[in-house]
Amino acid sequence: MDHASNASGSSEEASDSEAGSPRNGFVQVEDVLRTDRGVGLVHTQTQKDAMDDDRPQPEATPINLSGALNKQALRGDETDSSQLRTTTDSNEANSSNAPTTFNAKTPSLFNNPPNLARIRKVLFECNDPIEISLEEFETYWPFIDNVWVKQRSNASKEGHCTTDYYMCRLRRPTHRTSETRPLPEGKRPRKKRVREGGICNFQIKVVRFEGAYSTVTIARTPGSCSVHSHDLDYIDRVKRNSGLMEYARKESVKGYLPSSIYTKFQEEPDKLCEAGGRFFTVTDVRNISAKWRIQNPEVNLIPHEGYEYQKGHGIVKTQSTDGVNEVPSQPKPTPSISSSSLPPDTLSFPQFSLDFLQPYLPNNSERREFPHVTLSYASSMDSKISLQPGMQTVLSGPEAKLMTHYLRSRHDAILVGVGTVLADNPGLNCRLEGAGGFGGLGRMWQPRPVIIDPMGRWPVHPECRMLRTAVDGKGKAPWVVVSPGAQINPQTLMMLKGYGGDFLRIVEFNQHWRLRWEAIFRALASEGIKSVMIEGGGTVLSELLNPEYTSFIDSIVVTVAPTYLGRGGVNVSPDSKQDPGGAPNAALNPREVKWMPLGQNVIMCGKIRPSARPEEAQRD
Ligand SMILES: NC(=O)C1=CN([C@@H]2O[C@H](COP(=O)(O)OP(=O)(O)OC[C@H]3O[C@@H](n4cnc5c(N)ncnc54)[C@H](OP(=O)(O)O)[C@@H]3O)[C@@H](O)[C@H]2O)C=CC1
Ligand SMILES: Nc1nc(O)c(N)c(N[C@@H]2O[C@H](COP(=O)(O)O)[C@@H](O)[C@H]2O)n1
Repeated sequence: MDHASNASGSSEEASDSEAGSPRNGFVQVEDVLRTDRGVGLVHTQTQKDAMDDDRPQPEATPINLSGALNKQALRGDETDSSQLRTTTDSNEANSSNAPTTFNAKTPSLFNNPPNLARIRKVLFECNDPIEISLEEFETYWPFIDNVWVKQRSNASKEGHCTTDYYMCRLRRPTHRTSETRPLPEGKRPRKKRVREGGICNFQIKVVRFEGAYSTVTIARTPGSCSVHSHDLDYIDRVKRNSGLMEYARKESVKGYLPSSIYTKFQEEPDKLCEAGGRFFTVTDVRNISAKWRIQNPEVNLIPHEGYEYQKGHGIVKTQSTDGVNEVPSQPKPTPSISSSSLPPDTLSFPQFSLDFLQPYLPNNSERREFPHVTLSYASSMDSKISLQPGMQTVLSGPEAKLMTHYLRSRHDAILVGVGTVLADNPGLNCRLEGAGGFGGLGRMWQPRPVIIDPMGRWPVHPECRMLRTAVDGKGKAPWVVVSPGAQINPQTLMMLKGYGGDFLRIVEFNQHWRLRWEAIFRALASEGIKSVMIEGGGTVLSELLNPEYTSFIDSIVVTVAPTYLGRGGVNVSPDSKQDPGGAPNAALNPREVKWMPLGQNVIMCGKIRPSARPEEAQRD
């Protein structure tokens, strides 16, 4: 699929028709076999497996809201209309005998999906693997398809997983066929090279997985360079995207003059730029319009209602268009992903400062062997996190809950033990307004739930919260960490994969036959996870606070509630410790501690990891 070659009428079109050909003379993306790092996804062909076929570069991480979850970043658009032109096109206007005295409001030509400028940038840069719903992909891809030329396509045997490989348009030379002089019989026209190839070696693959929740994952391929050698404007100048051209086509088939269409585009410069149309020309509209006119030669093209051709000025607006006599035949555009109808469980973005958290949060620019790990849970005054095992207990007030969701937005994964999942049936997504599924793009910016379930005790069921959340596009399906002994029924496996989740097998144990956290963290890192927020429960947290593991824990953020839950509650408490003389000693003292009141709670932040591990200190 190369949307651009379908809709575009720009000069690049002829050369783009070969975009889908696997034999286009360029180096194909090599499949790289995964290295076995003590972890294996249980194998069936899914989107995730397809992504694994050529394991992304070590720094690859699924995109989340890290560093971006504020309203400006999620909703703001970066557009610049300074280079927009106006048009006069007397030839076309002269050919018109259109009525010019309507007094009507003509609706916008644009139907840009939310955050288009930002999403175009994300899909251009592909800094990290991007996971979005199929619907989101189909909404946004047409607005960025001008960047890409398809190289080849693979489909799984079952047909529910397709991988398309694309290269940056500037990697391929462009030719134009010379049609100016008559050619001797039997001679084919010579192609003139209009652009050298190899300007940019950026390559991506787009993996579509059709399941209970159909997803598309976009990631750089191993042979790709890490950044384009040019900016997005450069491509927008070279080639129009098909989303933009579709706007023009829709107007053209209504019989409007290209210059009138173009004039109307120019009246909304922000939307035009947002859609990638900074370099849009009246010729682009004419090319699109010409195709329709060939099939409809009898139609006299007209200007839009309220516009007319004026000699020396081109198409100009003649009537106020402030809502009088609205034309019923042209329905108001509705964005395909609406941010106005927020789900009822949406949490408003915290209106209070959370700056105090910053030193304890992951720093995504840091290159690390293991993910940044934050322990974050709510505790009573007597260090209990629930009234009794298997019982969910609310300890966070409304403000602390918002903070927890903010923390979720800043991590790639949320990890809990199976005890917590069985007790709480949690969603483990970020429900702040502006997050994916809550007014923002779907799962792309949601953290990945991870469940430690060595024996596979969690009954995977379509009605459980995490899978419902995934189906609703409000979170990701979980990865379940199992031990080699776990019996995973093939139907369960397929069901979880169908929701976009997976099983990860860990084969390393400590001396107590517990899964080694080092292996778990390494497995997550190898799956692209750069930061993990560990929420519980008691067993998981207590174990991780033991000396064996503290070197893997970066920060702790504890919400303290003004209550005592009593002795029967679930404890968070590491093993006791003695000093070298055998006297009892504190088990662990967090460093750089900060206390911050938040509503009825107090938030305690601290750092755990004593100092950078030597091998990491070198790398950082
Ligand atoms: N207030 C808060 O912030 C929170 C409270 N909670 C509460 O905590 C309670 C649950 O805590 P808890 O019962 O301790 O359960 P956990 O969620 O800690 O899960 C414990 C189980 O996870 C598996 N597991 C964990 N670590 C390992 C490892 N290293 N190797 C192998 N298996 C491992 C084991 O499964 P197996 O038994 O199959 O071997 C273990 O029994 C619930 O009541 C919940 O509401 C939970 C989260 C946050
Ligand atoms: N921060 C915090 N405060 C509390 O009072 C809690 N009970 C918890 N529990 C954790 O949150 C999970 C529920 O998540 P969803 O709201 O369902 O997404 C629960 O499983 C615990 O991990 N946390």
